[in-house]
Amino acid sequence: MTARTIDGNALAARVREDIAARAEELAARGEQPCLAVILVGSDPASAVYVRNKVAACEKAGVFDYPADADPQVVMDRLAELNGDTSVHGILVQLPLPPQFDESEVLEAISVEKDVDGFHAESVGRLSQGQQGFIPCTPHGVMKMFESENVPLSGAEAVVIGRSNIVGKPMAMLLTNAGATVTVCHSRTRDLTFHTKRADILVAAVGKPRFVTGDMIKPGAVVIDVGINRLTEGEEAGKLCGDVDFASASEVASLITPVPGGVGPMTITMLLENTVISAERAANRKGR
Ligand SMILES: NC(=O)C1=CN([C@@H]2O[C@H](COP(=O)(O)OP(=O)(O)OC[C@H]3O[C@@H](n4cnc5c(N)ncnc54)[C@H](OP(=O)(O)O)[C@@H]3O)[C@@H](O)[C@H]2O)C=CC1
Ligand SMILES: Nc1nc(=O)c2c([nH]1)NC[C@@H]1CN(c3ccc(C(=O)N[C@@H](CCC(=O)O)C(=O)O)cc3)C=[N+]21
Repeated sequence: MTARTIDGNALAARVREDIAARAEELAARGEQPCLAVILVGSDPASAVYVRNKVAACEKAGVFDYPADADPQVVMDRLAELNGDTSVHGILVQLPLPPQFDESEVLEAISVEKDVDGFHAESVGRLSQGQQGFIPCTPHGVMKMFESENVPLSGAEAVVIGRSNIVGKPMAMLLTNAGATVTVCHSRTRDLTFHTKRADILVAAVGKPRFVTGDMIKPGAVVIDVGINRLTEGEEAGKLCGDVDFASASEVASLITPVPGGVGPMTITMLLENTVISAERAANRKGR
């Protein structure tokens, strides 16, 4: 079998048309959607991602701090952005340098502006099936399932990775959609035993080409969340995912590429959350 590829760039472009129309309508009501990004220490990979995000937004501000920044300075900036009614979304680029307490920083973002969906209250809302911001990467993956009519109810889904930003919220969304979900991680005893049973396999491991064709159930839908920059050999500098695309696409029925898969959808969902936040602000202000 040769898998069909889900074109994340094309899907992202389609979804963005709707978002752009909503943003335009908001601007006409005097509420230009605005995202604020806080970047501490310019890890080059983060810098690229932040540039992509900002380029995708009509109005955005980046607050750049050196790696040895005093956490209080960032907390003060957050308080200011929380109080600024022209700002609709606040994103603190992760990971943060070691002097920061990550959850303390995330909790300091006002829930109404938590477009990443990483605040404890947003996480709680997602787990209880209440309305709130959904983390962008797993949300983007759900949009991919939807656009491809992938049946989720009753499906066996396996997520590799249990991080707060990808694995856990992905598992929660799949659970809410009716899939039977297994979350695997570095302590999982027999990973292939699990992955071989998966109708839907989501890889968020952070290891280049970690998932190979022999680990995949024939006909499975394979979602590659990984973004890895290769550092050695002829391919140095190239981007690759957590899935070995060549062998996996021989076995899967549907697969996402890297680049051009989940990444563009993450950015699109961030824009959508920012627009949603701006719509709520405009309604609150009676505009
Ligand atoms: N496309 C996009 O938009 C985005 C892509 N990413 C990419 O996705 C990947 C994952 O990101 P993130 O979740 O933040 O990464 P983390 O490093 O936080 O999590 C990686 C997870 O993989 C697990 N893991 C590591 N090694 C193994 C192994 N040998 N077998 C099974 N599980 C293993 C870890 O287990 P344990 O918990 O036990 O350590 C952990 O749960 C990265 O490549 C990242 O760059 C991230 C965000 C957005
Ligand atoms: N608070 C926070 N929120 C995040 O959502 C977040 C974060 N911190 N820290 C880092 C990770 C990583 N991440 C990516 C999103 C999109 C692409 C992306 O658009 N990738 C393009 C290629 C980009 C390129 O060429 O380098 C693609 O896959 O096609 C990549 C990586 C979001 N993250």
